[in-house]
Amino acid sequence: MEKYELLKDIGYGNFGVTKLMRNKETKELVAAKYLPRGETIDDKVVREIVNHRSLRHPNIIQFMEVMLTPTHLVIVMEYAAGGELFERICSTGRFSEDEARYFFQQLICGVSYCHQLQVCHRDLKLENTLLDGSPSPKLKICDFGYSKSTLLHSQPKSAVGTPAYIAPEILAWKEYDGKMADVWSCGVTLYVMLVGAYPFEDPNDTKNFRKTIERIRAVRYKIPPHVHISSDCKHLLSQIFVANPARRITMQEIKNHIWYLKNLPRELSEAAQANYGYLRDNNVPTSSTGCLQSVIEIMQIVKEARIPPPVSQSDDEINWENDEQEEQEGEQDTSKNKEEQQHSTQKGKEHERSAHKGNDEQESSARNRKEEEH
Ligand SMILES: Nc1ncnc2c1ncn2[C@@H]1O[C@H](COP(=O)(O)OP(=O)(O)OP(=O)(O)O)[C@@H](O)[C@H]1O
Repeated sequence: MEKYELLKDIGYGNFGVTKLMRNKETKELVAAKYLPRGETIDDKVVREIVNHRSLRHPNIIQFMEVMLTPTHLVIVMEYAAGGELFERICSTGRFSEDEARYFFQQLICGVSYCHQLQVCHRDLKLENTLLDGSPSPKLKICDFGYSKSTLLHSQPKSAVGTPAYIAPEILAWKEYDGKMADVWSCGVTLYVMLVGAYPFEDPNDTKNFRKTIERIRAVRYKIPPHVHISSDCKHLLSQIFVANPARRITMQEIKNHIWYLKNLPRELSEAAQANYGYLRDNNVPTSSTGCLQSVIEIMQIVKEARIPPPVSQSDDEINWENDEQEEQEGEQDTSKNKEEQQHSTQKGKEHERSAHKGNDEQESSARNRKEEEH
């Protein structure tokens, strides 16, 4: 990791920490996800890396490389300075229809591109859609931990994802079409942007998962009377929230829907997006793809990362080449358990902070839901 200098911790996931780092030579900022070596590096991580590596699109966080430290496997990727779309909703309560459409169009382009490359994401939600730091923010899909490639993997049948976003067919515990489940999750994302609450949650009983599941199965949702949504938008939602995936609107049909097409930026038009729909050769590392490592190289690094580090080594031994930061690291990353504790406290603090940002009842419903997931 000598190539990068540490700037700060961005946040904690279930298994590790993501750090903001800077390429010493190019000065480019990157996000580096640190996963402890050993048993954490399971097939899910391999899938995340291989699928993410195969994608290159403006609405997807760019995978860059994987590296090994004495204690961690590090996934280096594009840094999204604008944070999670979720936080933006928490601070504003909900979006106007135009603003929601602006983000939804980008979400659909990113997801549609993944589907063209036969990758379904399976955990689409506002927390997995980041924003770059520009004044007209670009949406960037991240976290391919649950992704599946229909070229490389079997048809999905496990119930993965986040309850509020999960499609009814996933609850049936049978094989399902991951792409159509992604369409449903895009619909939930759109609803949350517009309403500031989850469509299938009882606003008076947000923590009751059983009720949420029942409502998903029955496709029971409504638009609260105080939220004005155009009939075109309601129509699109009604086409997405269809229990039978065979009857649900497809990604292509969404892209032809009148509500989606309104104010569609030129770069998101079908013609412009056609440039992205090609499969990358897994074994050709090329700078034009954003990733300099071939899948073979990556697999070798991952294989090594599966071997636990010698007991004597700790994160303190990572050479950050910055004494002050090294001290912070020593304090912060001495064990996975400690990391997990910090994860929960940090998330708690983050949400405490965001709780002060808005007082919309719907917003608090969305926020509570996220706390529940963690
Ligand atoms: N490329 C990135 N740019 C900016 N922030 C990022 C980037 N990737 C992740 N983050 C942020 O870093 C934090 C940790 O992310 P990470 O993906 O490890 O965890 P998570 O998505 O919360 O949980 P999980 O372990 O289930 O994936 C989150 O707050 C996330 O928004």
